[in-house]
Amino acid sequence: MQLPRDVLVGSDMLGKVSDVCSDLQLGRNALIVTGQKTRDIAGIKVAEELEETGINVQIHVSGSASMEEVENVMEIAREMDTDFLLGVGSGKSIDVAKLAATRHNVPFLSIPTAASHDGIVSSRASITHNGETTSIQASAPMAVIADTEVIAKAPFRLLAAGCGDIISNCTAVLDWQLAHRLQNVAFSEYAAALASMTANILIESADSIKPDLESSVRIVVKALVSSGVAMSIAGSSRPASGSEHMFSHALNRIAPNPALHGEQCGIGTILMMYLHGGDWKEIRDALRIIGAPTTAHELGIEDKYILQALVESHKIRPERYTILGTGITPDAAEVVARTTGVIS
Ligand SMILES: NC(=O)c1ccc[n+]([C@@H]2O[C@H](COP(=O)([O-])OP(=O)(O)OC[C@H]3O[C@@H](n4cnc5c(N)ncnc54)[C@H](O)[C@@H]3O)[C@@H](O)[C@H]2O)c1
Ligand SMILES: O=P(O)(O)OC[C@@H](O)CO
Ligand SMILES: [Zn+2]
Repeated sequence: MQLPRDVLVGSDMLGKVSDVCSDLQLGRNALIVTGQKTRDIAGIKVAEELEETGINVQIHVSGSASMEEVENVMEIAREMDTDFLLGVGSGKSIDVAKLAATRHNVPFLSIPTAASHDGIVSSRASITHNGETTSIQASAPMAVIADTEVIAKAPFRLLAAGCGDIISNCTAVLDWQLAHRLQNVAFSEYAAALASMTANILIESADSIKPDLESSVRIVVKALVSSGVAMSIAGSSRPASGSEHMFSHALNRIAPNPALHGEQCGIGTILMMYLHGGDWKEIRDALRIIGAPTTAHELGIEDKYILQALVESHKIRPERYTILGTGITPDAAEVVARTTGVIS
């Protein structure tokens, strides 16, 4: 099991980055991977923090979370003899830094500027490779530094998406248990219990998740940490990724303008909880209270793509057995999507 050594959550945590780096004795050459917008939000501040302590810093602005981008960052790391990498920004920047650091065999720090998914802590990296966007094994961050002030200022849509990614653990664990019973798939009670408990705590706290509130950010970030730890305990994304994620990955392939990962996973959880015969209304109501999308319209995706993604989801990870089994028929998909109100 690989877990982060330090996890800092609170106000002005960006000011602690250099303390964490010297405490962990990470070395003198640092490479920051960040986004266009997040460079100005936090990337430059982190660079200045590190330079004040004599560390040589280079900033790389990455666009896509592709394998080419990872190889590009690895080339820069080789050229500047990087001792450690920092992912400063959203999911794509953190995943590129995470996989590049893993393959360059140096430590990596995760510094999220939004609490939009559980990749901020996990030992998984979702890198697009040959059209696939399912996660691959990487190293867990040596440290996670979540500045709740910065994250609270991010568009609330991102925090709501993070809630969707956490609530998706509900159906991910049900799928994992089903696969264990039917196919004797390796199963960790502890990872499953942690992932389920995390989702249930968030569902119960739904009405405390409000815009611009650091207390809301703390609730979501701690839940994302728990989800990431559950994946590290399991050694896979199983505790946090089941049929609802396959639905989201299918939408990424099919929809002209996919929504945020956590938004798609939240709606996938409503649909798959219905298929499990569970309390899908509880899922829908929690997402609605939080302000996350619960319909195709709110997702900004046409009904036809929702239905097509439902019918194709089981093909996304054929080796990962879920409630979708060998696939749902188009007419059954219509029943699920209409009954749950995801399509009108
Ligand atoms: N590794 C994992 O375990 C894991 C888990 C879930 C998702 N993912 C991956 O993460 C990616 C999704 O990440 P995401 O949902 O953050 O989307 P994203 O990376 O596309 O970022 C969304 C947007 O948020 C903006 N943003 C970030 N912080 C901001 C801030 N403070 N203020 C204003 N704007 C800000 C970014 O500039 C970006 O335009 C996908 O590639 C997904 O596959 C990985
Ligand atoms: O393995 P996947 O399906 O990419 O899932 C990883 C992460 O999104 C779980 O929240
Ligand atoms: Zn996810």
